[in-house]
Amino acid sequence: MVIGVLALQGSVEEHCNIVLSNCDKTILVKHPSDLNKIDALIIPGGESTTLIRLLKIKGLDRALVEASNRGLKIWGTCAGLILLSKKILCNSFSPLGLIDIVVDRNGYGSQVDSFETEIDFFNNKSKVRFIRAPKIVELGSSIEVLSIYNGEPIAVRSKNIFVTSFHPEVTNNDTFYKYFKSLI
Ligand SMILES: NC(=O)CC[C@H](N)C(=O)O
Repeated sequence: MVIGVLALQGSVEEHCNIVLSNCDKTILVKHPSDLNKIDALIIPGGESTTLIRLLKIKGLDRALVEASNRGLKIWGTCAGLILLSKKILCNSFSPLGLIDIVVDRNGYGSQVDSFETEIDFFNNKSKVRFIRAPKIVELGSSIEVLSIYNGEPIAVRSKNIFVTSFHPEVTNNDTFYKYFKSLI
């Protein structure tokens, strides 16, 4: 299994470490042609306005939409979720629109409001961190909700796209990676 990690900005290394510790191969995805070498892609957290700018410069925005239409499994965490969404409140930029959710970019607060907590995922408790995390404020009818925190959806899926509001990789938690792999 070869898992690509989008490597333009953000918590790239931490995701690669989780892939490697599960005995899978990883490729740093920096160019459209890298998408042909992978079985699935992780888009890490970071800064979504920077990431969308870099995606456009590299032509990766269109390439990602095409790859998703071909069925590539994509997991977006935090800023990755924002990029994959259909719409962002306040329209700071147009995201890729690959999953039918509307997001509030810093809905869980700013950097100083970051927190670590345990959440439920398929009846298991998992420790995760919310860092300037996006809140999912609207869900399309095709969306499957996989985890809820304080009454709000924080992990959802539709077809080949899986998104999580939080960072699982900074607490060295591979529960979500294992779930993602089960989709491939
Ligand atoms: N930890 C994160 O990825 C934060 C994302 C941030 N809210 C943004 O808009 O980019």
